[in-house]
Formats: sequence, C-alpha cells, structure tokens
Amino acid sequence: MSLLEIDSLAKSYGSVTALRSTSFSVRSGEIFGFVGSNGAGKTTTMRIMLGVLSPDGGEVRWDGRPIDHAVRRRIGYMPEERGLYPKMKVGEQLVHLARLHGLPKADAVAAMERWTETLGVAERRGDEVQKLSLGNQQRVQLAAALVHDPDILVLDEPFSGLDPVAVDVMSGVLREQASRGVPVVFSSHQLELVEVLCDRVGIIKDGAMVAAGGIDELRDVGRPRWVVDGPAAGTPAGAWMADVAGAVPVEGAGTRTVFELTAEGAEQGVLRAALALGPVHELARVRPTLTELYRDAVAGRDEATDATGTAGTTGTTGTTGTTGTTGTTGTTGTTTSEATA
Ligand SMILES: Nc1ncnc2c1ncn2[C@@H]1O[C@H](COP(=O)(O)OP(=O)(O)OP(=O)(O)O)[C@@H](O)[C@H]1O
Repeated sequence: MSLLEIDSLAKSYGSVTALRSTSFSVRSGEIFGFVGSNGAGKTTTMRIMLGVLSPDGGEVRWDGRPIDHAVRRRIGYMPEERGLYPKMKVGEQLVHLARLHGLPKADAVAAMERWTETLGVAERRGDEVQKLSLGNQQRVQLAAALVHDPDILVLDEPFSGLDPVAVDVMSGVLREQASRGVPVVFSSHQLELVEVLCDRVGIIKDGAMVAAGGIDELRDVGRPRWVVDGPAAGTPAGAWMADVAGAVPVEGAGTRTVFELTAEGAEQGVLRAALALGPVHELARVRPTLTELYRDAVAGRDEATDATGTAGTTGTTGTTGTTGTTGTTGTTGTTTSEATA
C-alpha cells in the first residue's frame, strides 16, 4: 500500500501567501477531493506536487521518501490551464505524450486508442485539438494524463464545464483507476460530485487546510443530530421533549423538531414521548452534507482566524451543522471543533 503525503507545504508569490501549512495524505486506491474557494491554494499545491513549483517549506513524499523526478514521471497530471498543443491532432498528440513518458511506439499507439475509445473521443483522433468542443478537449486532456499508465493521478478541476454524460465517464475512469490502486487527487467546486465520488476530502481556505478526513467521519463529528416529525415543534422548539433525558432540542418548524443527543440511545426516549402525544411520521438521523460542512468549515475558520490572529492548523476539523437528508430547512450549525490529525 503506497502513500502520497503532502506535508506542511508553504508558498508565497511575493507578498501573496498562497500556502501556509497545507498537509494531507492519499493512500493508493483512494479518491481524495480537494475543495476550497477561488484562490485558496489548490492549484499551487498541485503544481508543487508535480514539481512545476518549488515550495518555500514542507515537502511531498511518496512511500515515505521525498518525491523525486522518477516518481513525478509516474504522475498523470491534468493542469488547470490545460496543456495540449492546439494545432496538433488528438491522436498524434496522445502518442507523442506517451512516447515522452518512455512508452515504445506500439504501446503508445495502443494506449492512445484505448483511452480515446474509453473517453468517447475516438472519432476525433484525426482532428486538431483546437477544433474540439471544450468538453471534448477536456476528455483528451484526461487521456493525456492517463496514456502512460500513471501510478498517481493529480487532476486540477477535471469536471469543470463537463456535460452530465462526460461527468459520468470521467467519474467512471477515476473509480476504475482507484480500483487499480492508483491514488487519485482532484480539485473541484462541485461538492455534490465530490461527496459521491471521494473516499476522503480536504477543505482548504486561505492556504491552510481547515478540514480533512473521510466524508462519513467529517459528517459524524459532534453530537449526533436527529429529527422527529410528530408533535408540533412549539415554542421554544421541542418543549414537549423537556423531560426526556439525553436529548436537547435545537430547532423546530411545524411538526418537525431537530434535537441533539447527549446520551447514546436517547432518541428512543424522544420517540416514546412523541408517540404519547400522537402519531409519529419520521424519526431519522440527520447528517450534514458536504456543502454544509464546507460552509461551516470555511465560516469556522474565519471565526478562528479572527479570534487568534492565525490561520494554519492542518488536520481533522469536526464540523457539525445543518440538516441534509431529511428535508428540514432553515437549520443552522452549532459546533465547530478542531483537532490536529
Ligand atoms: N503566479 C502567481 N503569481 C502571484 N500570485 C499567484 C500566482 N499563482 C497563484 N497566485 C495566488 O496564490 C493564491 C492561491 O492561488 P491558487 O491558484 O493556488 O488557488 P486555487 O485554490 O487553485 O483557486 P481556483 O479555485 O480559483 O483555481 C491566490 O491568492 C492567487 O492569486
């Protein structure tokens, strides 16, 4: 099992601090989603991984050793600015790139044929790249990252601008690569997609990771939240559950009351109390979506930064917050905790 480690990267462009202390790791076979606002530092991190930029501090390791030229040649990279020769034909270009990575001619041609087929651009092999639609150029760009059968995949916003079918094709390829044991890192602003595709995510803000971990792990941090749909929520919300030990109502609307558990299993007491008052339509665990976690983590970092004057802790941030799965609306997050991984 191989491990790609990004350890405490720091980088400034003149007076602009792009990365403060960015760390995360990706195991072989894992898909890691790298998310953050515009200018947060994702592309800078990826360029450092590729060796296109040198960090001011920190390092990137592969299997415990600082990443070197030989390992970097085994990375499949899809740069944000895209890097294809516009006037070169698709097929020639992919063969050329595979040859640059050392593949013999026949293997390079076979790889070009395979990837153009898989990615749905086989019929465009004879066309200049600049004549393709942007989405098809992106498919070719992914083929370019894959033709040398890389050991690591680093993709900068591979999904931006793709139609839904292309998103499915791209997702399938990333899953297939991960199932072969390749660690896959990609950046994206499409959080719903990241949520379904990734094993783990990292949220970066102002050059520092504010949350990193398994999606379920991040969603489960904090007190468990539940929603019960039955008795009128009332004012204050959930007053009807005041006598139930281990459950604290946090908000309510109509007949729905969201509550947090301070004791394991206390939702059963809430259910009994609710049934004593009338029919119960739903009792369900509520977990925040990645979008809600993202909002909490980014807002939480603002508060932490304001309070301490620093920003730069890397690790697992536990953010709990709003409802995601049950249709309750208008809820707000409550706790933000942070621990170094
Ligand atoms: N060549 C450069 N010269 C000066 N500043 C730069 C340069 N490249 C990036 N920056 C700055 O570094 C910071 C991080 O930029 P970066 O491109 O890494 O962010 P990003 O997370 O990839 O953003 P986006 O989601 O918009 O692609 C930003 O403030 C950006 O303006």
